Amino acid sequence: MTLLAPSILAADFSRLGEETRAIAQAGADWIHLDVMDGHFVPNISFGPAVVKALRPCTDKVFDVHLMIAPADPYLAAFAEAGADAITVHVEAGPHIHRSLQTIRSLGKRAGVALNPGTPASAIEPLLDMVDLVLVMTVNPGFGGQSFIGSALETVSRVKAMTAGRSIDISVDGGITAETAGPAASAGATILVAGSAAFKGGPDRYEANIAAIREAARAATGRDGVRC
Ligand SMILES: O=C(CO)[C@@H](O)[C@H](O)COP(=O)(O)O
Ligand SMILES: [Fe+2]
Repeated sequence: MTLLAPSILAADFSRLGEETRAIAQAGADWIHLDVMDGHFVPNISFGPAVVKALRPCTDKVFDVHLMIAPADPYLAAFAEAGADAITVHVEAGPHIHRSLQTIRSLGKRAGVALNPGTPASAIEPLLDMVDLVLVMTVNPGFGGQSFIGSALETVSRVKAMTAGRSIDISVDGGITAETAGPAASAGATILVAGSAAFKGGPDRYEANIAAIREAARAATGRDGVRC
């Protein structure tokens, strides 16, 4: 079962509400929201006010990817804004275990993200604390970058490490109809796609999503619907 989570970082920011609604109606399973602080990553996107403003646009899972350091002072604000899952980077600070505890205490799914240069072993002590592991397949900070194939080795390692546990594995960065298959085969259960989902404008969203979903299904034999 592979879910598709379009990243609204690639949407038209002047019409973010309409875009969120359109991509949800086009078949997105989750909505991925990339939060960047200009400190942990060299780009600034948006904060909890935007998440809150978008919340009424859809009832899809809001998958909030925090590329901020420190994250802890803002976790409650994102939970209150309507996040369903909150992912923090293992590289973002010395107290990742505390961040995950806080996310769970807020009643949200707790995610931990790994940059392409971080080994899978970095999250091994955290497995009891996470519902989601996000493996970056680009260096975080920008949409539209090329997929880093070597990160699939990390996906495979995380898959082995999480066997028998109810933990999703998300891949994020450079996911297209070409890279979705290898990512799903390596063990991804959630495919985050920005540029490839939003390319061509609203008339193309359904076809874009269908193409990525079909590539994952062809590679794994699983459809994109999870009960
Ligand atoms: O977290 C990030 C980037 O830091 C991603 O979620 C990107 O927004 C995905 O965009 P594409 O690589 O699919 O264009
Ligand atoms: Fe992301």
